[in-house]
Amino acid sequence: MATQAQDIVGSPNRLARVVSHSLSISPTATFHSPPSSFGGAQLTRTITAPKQLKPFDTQDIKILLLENVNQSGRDILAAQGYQVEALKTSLPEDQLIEKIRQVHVIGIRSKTKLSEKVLREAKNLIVVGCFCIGTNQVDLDYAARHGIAVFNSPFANSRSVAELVIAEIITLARQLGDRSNELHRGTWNKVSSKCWEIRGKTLGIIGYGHIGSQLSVLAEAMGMSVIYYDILNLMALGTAKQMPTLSALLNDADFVTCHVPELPETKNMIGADQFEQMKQGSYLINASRGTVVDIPALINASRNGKIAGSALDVYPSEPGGNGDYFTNDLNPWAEDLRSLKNIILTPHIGGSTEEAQRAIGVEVGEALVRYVNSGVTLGSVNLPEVNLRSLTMDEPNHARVIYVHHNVPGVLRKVNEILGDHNVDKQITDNKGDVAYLMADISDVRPGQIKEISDSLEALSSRIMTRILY
Ligand SMILES: NC(=O)c1ccc[n+]([C@@H]2O[C@H](COP(=O)([O-])OP(=O)(O)OC[C@H]3O[C@@H](n4cnc5c(N)ncnc54)[C@H](O)[C@@H]3O)[C@@H](O)[C@H]2O)c1
Ligand SMILES: O=C(O)CC[C@@H](O)C(=O)O
Repeated sequence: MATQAQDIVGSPNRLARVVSHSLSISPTATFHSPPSSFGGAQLTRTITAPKQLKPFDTQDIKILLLENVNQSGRDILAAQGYQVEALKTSLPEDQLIEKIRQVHVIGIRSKTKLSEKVLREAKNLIVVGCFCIGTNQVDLDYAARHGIAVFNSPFANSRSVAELVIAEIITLARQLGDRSNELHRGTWNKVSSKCWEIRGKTLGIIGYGHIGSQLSVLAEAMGMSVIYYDILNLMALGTAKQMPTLSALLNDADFVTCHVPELPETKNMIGADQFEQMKQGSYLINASRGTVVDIPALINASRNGKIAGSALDVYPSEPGGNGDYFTNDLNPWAEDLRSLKNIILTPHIGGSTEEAQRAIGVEVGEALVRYVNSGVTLGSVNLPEVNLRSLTMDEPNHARVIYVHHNVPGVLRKVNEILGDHNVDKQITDNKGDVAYLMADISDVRPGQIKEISDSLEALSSRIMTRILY
């Protein structure tokens, strides 16, 4: 990071100031002016324009976006003057490593694995944007320990997933997939045997978070009874009922649907033992992560009639891009799975709607801009959440010092010794586990002094990453 400070000092253009619009945290949040009766003339005060800080020349920020990130996100990043390269697919590991070496920011969705091996090569990377809910594809701990912030969009696609699951419940209950496929092949097969209404049936939701709870409301509106299981004690919506154990849920549900994150504890959470405990002729849906259901066990339970139908949107191994094949080369049981009756197989599209992707693009795009330009970590999933009000155009010779460091005693004293020759206008620090994040705005800084400050901070043994914005 010392080279960044040299860069800052090196070019007179880097002093350019741009007035930015204020950034909202939620893509859907709207700002309403208070009515004119609020305060009126007595409350008139001068509002100074916020100053947008830049770490480098704007064109120096290099961003790689993979997996067809929505145009809304690309536009927000390109509007900052960053260099944005957007690819439609994920990349094989060797190509990813090659590319990630050059970029300051990477935007991904669920497919790109940012493992320790990949991140170790990412010497310039300061931030990762997951344009999705899940962050299991990133080694969050390694990223935090190297000062790389990670952001996601925690609920912008939750509704889309819940709606997909509702569609699947009816599709499975009526065997619509099979009837449609038969007629596509020219066969008329008008049956009612083992086709059901969903009214009065019991939906068992495993994981009652953003998606599970949204689904609960929709399912009740369609006349289903809802039970759920979660490791947390969560308030039931409507007349839903929390079950004390997973077994209790499996014993009672006609439809079981999984909405838990990928964790060691959720790996193969639904396997042979759990299928055993499910009702005869019940249904299983998984739109969470591919590791949650033991698929060979599902194939057995479907073949022996225990499970009357299933819908899968996620798989332990997923193809890299559209047009790729879903065969035994990818998952050894793929062809057995494809041959089952009354099974809906979708290519990880739970969150793939125009609404969700646009909102995610805006939310993650803005979080990345905020982090790159101002160092604000609000919404980060792996660093402490730290916010400091924007510098304004009335504060022309101020600089913002960001120091990510090991959370050990004595660091603040050393940092303040280094900043001691300047007026520290405001300072904030917080930690998450072993990593601490400090932001300080200092005044009366000449460009030449920025390098000195940066070098001194970089020399401290506690240092993880130093950035100075001005
Ligand atoms: N198919 C898709 O396109 C798609 C889209 C969005 C999210 N997802 C996946 O769905 C998952 C759930 O999303 P969400 O937004 O509802 O997450 P969330 O964090 O809001 O809710 C997850 C819930 O699972 C519970 N949980 C965690 N471990 C558990 C366990 N062992 N047993 C029971 N409950 C447990 C948590 O307490 C929490 O209430 C995400 O992690 C993501 O992997 C998939
Ligand atoms: O869009 C994606 O690739 C991931 C969708 C979903 O699994 C998520 O985690 O939000």
